[in-house]
Amino acid sequence: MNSKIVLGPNQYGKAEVRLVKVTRDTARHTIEDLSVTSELRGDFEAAHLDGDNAHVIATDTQKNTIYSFARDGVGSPEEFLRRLADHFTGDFDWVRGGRWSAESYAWDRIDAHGASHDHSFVRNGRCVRTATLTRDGDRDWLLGGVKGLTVLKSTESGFVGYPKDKYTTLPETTDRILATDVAAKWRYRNAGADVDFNKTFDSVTALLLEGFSDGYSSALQNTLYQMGSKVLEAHDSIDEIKFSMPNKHHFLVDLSPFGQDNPNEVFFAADRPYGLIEGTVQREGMPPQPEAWEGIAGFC
Ligand SMILES: O=c1[nH]c(=O)c2[nH]c(=O)[nH]c2[nH]1
Repeated sequence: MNSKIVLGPNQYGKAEVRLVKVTRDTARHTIEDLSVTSELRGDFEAAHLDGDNAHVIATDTQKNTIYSFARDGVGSPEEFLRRLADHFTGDFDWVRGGRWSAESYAWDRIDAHGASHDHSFVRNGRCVRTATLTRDGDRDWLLGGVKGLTVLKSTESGFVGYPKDKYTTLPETTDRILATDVAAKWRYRNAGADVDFNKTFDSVTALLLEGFSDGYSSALQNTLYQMGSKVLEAHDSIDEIKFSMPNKHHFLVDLSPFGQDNPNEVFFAADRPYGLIEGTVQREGMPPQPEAWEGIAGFC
């Protein structure tokens, strides 16, 4: 074949910049703990084709920018990412966009001697908060998210009515354990909106937990939809929410060899294989925004 070879889509930056910001204006300190990734898109053809780095803002510089911006505070991951995007696309005219993302890790104050401590914290490992801002020219897409939110309900879950063929061995059940690690990302309708992102994150995770717990689950798919609906009903600023959730199977152990019954009390928690349930809950009629999700692994 004698076709011409050209450069395709590309982006580059610094990944997983670990950043801890202590705010110590008073004796009662606060901490913000993040892992930030900056990836630039734009005119980087000369770097790839000719070895000319005149447009290449060093990944080391991107890392330094993240730390320098943190000196003025983080605020919320979403707002921090917007500041970074504005800087890189504003100061360098060949940077036409990019993707800036963050994970953040919560710390709770330690309760010591009946009072919450001013400057001692315990990591809250309940989940990891995520945020992603994608920019292309004058268009922005903003995602909030959560991952690793591990939940389990010990009853009020079943799975019946599925097709049976010669390969089907799974018995129907109306009482099983339902367990998953919730990973969800939600898209704000207006990426530039003046939303209280920290408050929204707390509210969305609370609604996800409520949606998981409420009522009887006839499948994880059914629970996914219930969780997503709750979020969209409560938050007009959010247009869609995507989930990726493993069905963490718990198998009843056969205790009959030991002369014992097992009325749904003793389980083997299998780690693999696992069902993998992914889905989107969205507002009807809203235009799809594929750019928001491009290159985001694990969500359909
Ligand atoms: O909630 C479930 N959804 C499924 O699609 C499925 N498939 C399966 O074997 N068990 C389950 N459970």
